[in-house]
This record gives sequence, C-alpha cells and structure tokens, in this order.
Amino acid sequence: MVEHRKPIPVHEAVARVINKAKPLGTETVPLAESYGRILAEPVAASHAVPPFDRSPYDGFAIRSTDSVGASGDHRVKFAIVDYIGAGAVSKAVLGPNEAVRIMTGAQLPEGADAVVMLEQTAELENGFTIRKPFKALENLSLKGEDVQEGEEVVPAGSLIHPGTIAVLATFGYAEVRVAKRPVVGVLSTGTELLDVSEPLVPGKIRNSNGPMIAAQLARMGIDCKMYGLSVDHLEDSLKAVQRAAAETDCLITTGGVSVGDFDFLPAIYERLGAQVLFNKVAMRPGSVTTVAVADGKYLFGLSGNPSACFTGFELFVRPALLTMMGAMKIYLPHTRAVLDEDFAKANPFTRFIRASYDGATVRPAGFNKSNAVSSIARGNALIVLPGGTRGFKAGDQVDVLLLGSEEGTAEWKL
Ligand SMILES: Nc1nc2c(c(=O)[nH]1)N[C@H]1C(S)=C(S)[C@@H](COP(=O)(O)OP(=O)(O)OC[C@H]3O[C@@H](n4cnc5c(N)ncnc54)[C@H](O)[C@@H]3O)O[C@H]1N2
Ligand code: MOO
Ligand SMILES: [Mg+2]
Repeated sequence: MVEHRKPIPVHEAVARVINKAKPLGTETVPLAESYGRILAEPVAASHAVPPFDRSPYDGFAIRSTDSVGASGDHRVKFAIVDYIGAGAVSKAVLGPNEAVRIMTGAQLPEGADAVVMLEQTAELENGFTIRKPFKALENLSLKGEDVQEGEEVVPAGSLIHPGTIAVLATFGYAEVRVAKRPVVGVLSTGTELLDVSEPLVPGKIRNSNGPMIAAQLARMGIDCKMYGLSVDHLEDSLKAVQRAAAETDCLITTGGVSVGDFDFLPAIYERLGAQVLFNKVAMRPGSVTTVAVADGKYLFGLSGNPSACFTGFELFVRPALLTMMGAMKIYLPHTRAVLDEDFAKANPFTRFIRASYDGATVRPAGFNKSNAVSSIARGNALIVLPGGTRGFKAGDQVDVLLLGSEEGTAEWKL
C-alpha cells in the first residue's frame, strides 16, 4: 500500500532543517584567501580611521584664524614653510600666515586647522594668496571620521566580500579567523542516469542534477565530493550512501525519495536509523524533498526532478550549510515585484516558479513543471505564490526570492 505523507509548511520545514545545524568550528586563513568565507569573529577597530588628521585635497595647510577677512579686494598672503606628500610628516609648527604645501592623504602639520585647495589660491614665488576666509576644520579629513577606535566594523557571521577585505586589510589582519567549510558529498541516484560524457540511449537521460548541485555549492564557495551515479538497487545504494556519508559532513542525494517501486531513499534512511525531519513539504516543485539526520550529519534527499532538486537546494541545503558556518544572513534575499504576465494555474501548495527578474518586474522563465531543466537555466529568481491561491494577473505584486546573490538576508520572510 502506498504510503501517505503529511505535508508540512515550507517555513516549518526550513526551521526544522536549520535547527539541526552543527557548527563546524573555525580556522585561520591568509587574508588573500578569505574572500567568500564567513567571518568567525567580529572586526573591531584597533585604531581610528583615518589614524591622523589629514588633508583630503592637494593644497595648503593653514591656520584658519589667519584667513579672517580675506576677500577678492583684500587678498591674504601666506608664506610656504614646508611641502609634504602623503606618507611624510612635516616638522613645521605653523606661525602667523605660514602654510605647508600638502598633498592629499598627508598628515596635517601642527598648528594647521584648515586646507586651501590649490584651485583656491593665486600662487606667488614661495607663497600664495587667498580671496576667502576658511573656517576651522574646513577641508579636513579628521582622525576617526570613518571609524572610531574600538568600534565594531563588521559583525561575526558576515560573508567576507571585497569591502570586508578592505576593512580587514586596514586593521592589519594578515590572517583572518573564518568558519570551516563543510565537506559536502553529492550522489545522484537513478538507473536511468548517464554520465555527462555518455551518448544518449533509449530510456536513459544524462545526470544534470549532480553537476547543477556542484555549481550551486560552488556559488556558495563550497567544494564538493562527487560520488557519481548509483543505480536504483537498495543494497548498492545503501552502501554508496553509507560510504559517502562517512566521508562528508553532509550528503546530498538526488532522486528516489518519492513512493515509487525504485525509490529507495526512504528505506535507506530506515536502515541507517536516520531521523527523518520531514518527507513531504507543502510546496511545488519539490513536495517530496526529504531531509534526515544520521550520526549528527545531514542527509538531504532532494527530488530527482531537476526543478524540484534545484529549489530544494536553495530552500533547505543553502541555509543549513550557512548555519553550520555560523553565517547570519542564511536566507535568499527577498523582494516584491510586479508580475509581468498572467499566471492562471491554481496553487494548492506554495509554488516556486523559476523566473526572470529585472529589478522591477518578474516573469516565469518558460516551461515550469517540476521536471523542467530549461527554466532553471533561464531564471535568476523564484516567484513565490502562496498555497491556496489562483489566477494571478499581470500587474499583481508577488514575492520573489533572488538567486545568486553574494549574501542573503537574516530573516525568512515567507
Ligand atoms: N504516485 C506518486 N508519484 C509521484 C509523486 C507522488 O507523490 N506520488 N511525486 C511526484 C513528484 S512531485 C516528484 S518531484 C517526483 C520525485 O521523484 P523522486 O525524487 O523519487 O526522483 P526519481 O523518481 O528518481 O526521478 C524523478 C524524475 O527525475 C529524473 N531525474 C532523477 N535524477 C536525475 C538527475 N540526476 N538528473 C536529471 N534528471 C533526473 C528522473 O529521470 C525522473 O524523471 O516523483 C513524482 N511521482
Ligand atoms: O515534489 Mo514534485 O512537486 O513534482 O517536485
Ligand atoms: Mg521516484
């Protein structure tokens, strides 16, 4: 008799998965290798930025009091007592109507409290005149204006992107403490599957899920161990799963999770004594997505249908792996957008539609059944339509999850 499974809401399934995440610990990597990693400790400012008052322009450092009353008719004259570029420190202490010729980034000399841009002067031999008064602190880049000493600049759990690298470099992090990355295995099950390099033969198809998941992981900066193909045979598949699970922190299988005669993953979870977190989610595609935990490790049983497989990864695998790495922003970025065409179909479950989003409007990316592969290629987003709805029209506002962003959001919004 066919097994009847009770579907749970998507948000509940997501919560069950991330609640099982085990932290992977941390390691230290050279700054140059830290891009794309998750920061394991906050970046606190060990000094002010900038660390000294400096000139933001090429010009002259002056005492503002000396410029009082300057005008076109009453030009005020300064004598140049020193000249410095960035990196040099002048020994001069400014006296009345003295100036230091100073370039952008150079430390302000003692006594100076304003900078006159080169364009604001009429140059003389060994001096210049100005035709307007300067206020105290005018044209200055003040110590600490960017970051105060001790301030937390980037919290732990952030993704290290190029801007983070700039801040780490600023504070002298030649090495960075980051979260370890999980070792993830990918095993594609199905007797019908051929390797990418094999010619098509009747009844068979090439394995597209395995390479797709490897790329979804790569997009997260995570390598994977490819365990290739496994035919639909209980004992053989069990061995393949056991071996792969033993060598990884998390195993992703594709196919064999439904109720068919050759869907062996449910039996494999049973044989392994795994705790099945759910095996039916109120979503399309991917309703049969199954997540189990055995020996503290995730076993993600993604559906064999390519669109379901893709969606299952983005919704469940991604936040789980990010949580293992201590990341804060574990969910896909969410936005609302205007639907560009009618979507008449009824949505008995929450529907995730591979879609193309242009920043304002969104439209389904072509053939959109669970078994579709083309719409995954054409899409850059997922339209999310709530269960129990139907008859969406062009012009309606819909929820959209964005794919491929560097960093997501900390809250599940759907
Ligand atoms: N009686 C029922 N039948 C089905 C149900 C159901 O509830 N009752 N659910 C359907 C839904 S929904 C889905 S989704 C699929 C899930 O199937 P499985 O996860 O068990 O996957 P398979 O049966 O192994 O394969 C399904 C489909 O996907 C193709 N496939 C598998 N692996 C790959 C791969 N690596 N690359 C490309 N394509 C792959 C496979 O050839 C099948 O066409 O079950 C429905 N049935
Ligand atoms: O479980 Mo499905 O809805 O065809 O992907
Ligand atoms: Mg099946």
